[in-house]
Amino acid sequence: MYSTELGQLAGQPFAKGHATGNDFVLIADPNAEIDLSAQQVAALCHRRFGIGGDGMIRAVPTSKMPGYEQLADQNPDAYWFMDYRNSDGSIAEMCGNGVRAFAHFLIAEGLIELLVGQSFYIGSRAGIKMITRIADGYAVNLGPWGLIFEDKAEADSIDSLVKPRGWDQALPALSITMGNPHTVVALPDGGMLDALDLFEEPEVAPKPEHGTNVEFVVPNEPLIEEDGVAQIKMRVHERGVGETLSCGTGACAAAAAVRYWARGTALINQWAVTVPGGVVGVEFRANEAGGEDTILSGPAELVARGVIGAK
Ligand SMILES: N[C@@H](CCC[C@H](N)C(=O)O)C(=O)O
Repeated sequence: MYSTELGQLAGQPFAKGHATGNDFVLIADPNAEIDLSAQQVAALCHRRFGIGGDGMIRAVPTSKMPGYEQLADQNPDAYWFMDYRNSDGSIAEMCGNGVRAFAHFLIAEGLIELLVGQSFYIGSRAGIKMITRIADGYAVNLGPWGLIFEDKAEADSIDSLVKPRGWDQALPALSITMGNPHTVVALPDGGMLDALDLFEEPEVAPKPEHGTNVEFVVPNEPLIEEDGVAQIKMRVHERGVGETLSCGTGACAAAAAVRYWARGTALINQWAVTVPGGVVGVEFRANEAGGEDTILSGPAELVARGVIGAK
């Protein structure tokens, strides 16, 4: 079935889940016994020869995650670590939709208990994150957003150029970190957004050091609805994956970029980001350190369970 050796993964139970159509293969590794290779991840995430997914998530105790054990000392409540991989097997620092699917998986597996209104912590490559169960899903505090090319962005409000494949013209963009890198491009209308061919990776120059996820965004007209929530539409080409139906950190980066561009007029804190797979919420909230946290919210569900390598 798979084009690679399954090794320790043969016989391993898995769940398949998604968060606004961003889909993942999830496994629990409570004794930290599984050493995932990039080839295994790519084989499992393959849409024809594998289970299929935009990424793979392993739940492992933070105290047993090589290189991240100190997070468990920093916050012993962050018992579980989200070991996230892109579908090509590469490692990414953070996955906003993945965090919600991860929380849902931990509850479904009986690894944590979490009632609506309660919060818990996880470890991740982007540090410790707090997740709250809300009525219709999960809200994760992803921490502060940041400008990747700070000097250039502050001087010009844009810092790079992006050329979708097949286009002659390059478009101005802003690069934002949400723990992982993003480059956001604003388009003038929804027709252009729908027509984009995102099968291939857009050209980005300059590109953040470790590659980037590219978000194309169209602000609604008017941007702010009567309820005070700003509305934008987004499509994304993800690093290590390709076009996906949703990207949580991408939605936060897109809202942060449009908010940054509009900062002269109003500082809007509540955003609704429509992606092909649904709608996610983004909130910017002042934190105790005098900075600003980014809170992503939206649904997550599991759709199947199985055993890897079952014949
Ligand atoms: N889909 C994710 C982001 C996953 C990681 C990304 N492809 C990267 O390489 O940074 C999300 O929901 O945030």
